Amino acid sequence: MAVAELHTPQVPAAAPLRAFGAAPSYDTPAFAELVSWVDGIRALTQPDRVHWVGGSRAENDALLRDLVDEGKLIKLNPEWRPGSYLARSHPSDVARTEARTFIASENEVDAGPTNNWADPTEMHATMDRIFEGSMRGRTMYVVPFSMGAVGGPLSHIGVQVTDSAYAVASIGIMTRVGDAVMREIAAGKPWVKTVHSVGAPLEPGEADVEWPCNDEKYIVHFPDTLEVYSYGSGYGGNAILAKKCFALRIASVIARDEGWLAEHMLLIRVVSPEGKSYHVAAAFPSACGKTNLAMLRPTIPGWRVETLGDDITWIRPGEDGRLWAINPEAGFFGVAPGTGESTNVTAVETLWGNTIFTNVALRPDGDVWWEGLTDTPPANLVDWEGNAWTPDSGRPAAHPNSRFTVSAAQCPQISDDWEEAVPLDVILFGGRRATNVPLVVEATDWSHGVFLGATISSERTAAAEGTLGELRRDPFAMLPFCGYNMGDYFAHWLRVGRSVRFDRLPRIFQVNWFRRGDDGRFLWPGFGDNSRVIDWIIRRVEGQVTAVDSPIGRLPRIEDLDLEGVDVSDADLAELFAVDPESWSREAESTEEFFDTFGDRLPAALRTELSALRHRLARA
Ligand SMILES: Nc1nc2c(ncn2[C@@H]2O[C@H](COP(=O)(O)OP(=O)(O)O)[C@@H](O)[C@H]2O)c(=O)[nH]1
Ligand SMILES: C=C(OP(=O)(O)O)C(=O)O
Ligand SMILES: [Mn+2]
Repeated sequence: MAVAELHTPQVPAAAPLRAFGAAPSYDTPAFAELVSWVDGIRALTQPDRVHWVGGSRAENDALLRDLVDEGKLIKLNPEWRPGSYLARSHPSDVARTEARTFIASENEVDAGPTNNWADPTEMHATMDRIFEGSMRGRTMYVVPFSMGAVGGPLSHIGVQVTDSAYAVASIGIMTRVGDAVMREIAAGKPWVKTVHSVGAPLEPGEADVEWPCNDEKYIVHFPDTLEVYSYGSGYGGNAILAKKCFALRIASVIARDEGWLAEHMLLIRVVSPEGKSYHVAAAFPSACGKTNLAMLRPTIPGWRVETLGDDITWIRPGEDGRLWAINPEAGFFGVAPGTGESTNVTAVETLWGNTIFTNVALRPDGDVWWEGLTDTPPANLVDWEGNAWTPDSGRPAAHPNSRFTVSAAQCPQISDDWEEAVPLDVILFGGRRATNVPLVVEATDWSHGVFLGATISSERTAAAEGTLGELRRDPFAMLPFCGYNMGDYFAHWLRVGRSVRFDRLPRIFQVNWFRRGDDGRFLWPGFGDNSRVIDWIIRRVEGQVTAVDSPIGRLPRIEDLDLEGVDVSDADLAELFAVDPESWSREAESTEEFFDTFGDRLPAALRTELSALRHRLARA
């Protein structure tokens, strides 16, 4: 069946939207404040109409139908992929644009050396200039959203106005949207203001394009007033403002002030063969394995993993002296390539339907494909740019940063209580390192763990613009996401550690699934076999196994790893855990240079950790 034939019969475009999209009316000062803010944005951006998103199923269906009508989404064959769509972005708008991402704090030093700072007064003037008339010819949607269950004790709410229906549909999957949140706003709960425009106004009669966007891009955060302005991009990381912009950059600032942590972490429950539950959060940079670990299917018999979250974790000290965590999101915005039956079967099952795919390849039968979904590509694909594709085309069929957007509830191994807070037992830090960093290292204490997090470096992936493979520092996997001075952020982590009973602090480990041999192959099979590393970590937490001291932290004794049925040679194992004092000394040198960039904002404890590391290396 040809894809064109699959389009469902059309309902007149604007009518159902108007019916669904009318402004609610609440008679409270808080709601009046929201209306006056929306009116201000409307006057500035001059949309043709305003649609207040209520969050109903019918509204979402109408939105998707319009997107198909306008050629912005392709409806996939419902026989294979019910309720699912393919979006193809403009080839220039495929990833987060870090160079165009700004923190506009009052003082430059509060943005810190890792962020692009902008003066808030000047930046507000710039926003006023570029947003002027930016929504002409389009609909402005008003989307109230909750991060965390509506009304939950750790939840925060916000509003995104946007002229992208694709963004609205994506926000509807990634967060909880609609009337329930609007009631909280009307009742006076504080909310965060976020404004998004693709920056492509339409003149009367001008035809729209498949993926409107603008070459000029601004992703701007005003941490002092808790506002976000995003212009020019439709890409998820730049356009779903509740996600990276709010739940990480702005939330990290709120968390600093309130004594909690907003982190770029997955969250899982690991259940041991004895039936005991442990909660593990892990920070890996974008496209370094969070979604995969979040959906882990252990290859060790008896272990089970339940998914709680795959990208963002909010962590708060509880009255019981433990750290409690929630996943503030409601969906997964995951990297498609590399997601397949042999790597992440859970994700493949999650994607059975109701999924928005972006920049993957289209099969002739109206389903989708990407590199790694199956070993061999099906014939006659259409690539992510809409061109005919064969295996000899010499380019990937799906963009390396192509994505799926799907509701978390669809994950077959999602926890029954995934919307509730869980107590943390273990925190992992990781990156993509071909050399040097062992498969797993245990921190000696919280402060050493903070040092491990602060010194993470990782090879660049396709999730952001830049040179692939280039090694860069990505402390706590938060480099692109910390909304304030990273030196203060390190100090905040140390402080949170002191605010919790030391015997109830989570244990910290560093992991690296990506070490390679001289021949370039991965030394560790990864994926489901990462459960073998988790198994060792849990046995360490339980005090069932000892560890070996090394200059960089505690390593497993090889005989303590459950490697039954894994195909790793002894030589590869030795290499996986090798700690070369010479290259680690060079690593320490580069850490010192990195630390120096923070000047007096670097906590003294981290300098102490660095000199202790150097002493241990010198003795090794
Ligand atoms: N070699 C190897 N690759 C992995 C592993 N886990 C994830 N990946 C790959 O890393 C890429 C990004 O993974 P993903 O889980 O989507 O990363 P996220 O962006 O951090 O959520 C995908 O291509 C995965 O196949 C692993 O354990 N070993
Ligand atoms: C959502 C994103 O990141 P991640 O790869 O961490 O899921 C993103 O890059 O926009
Ligand atoms: Mn992910």
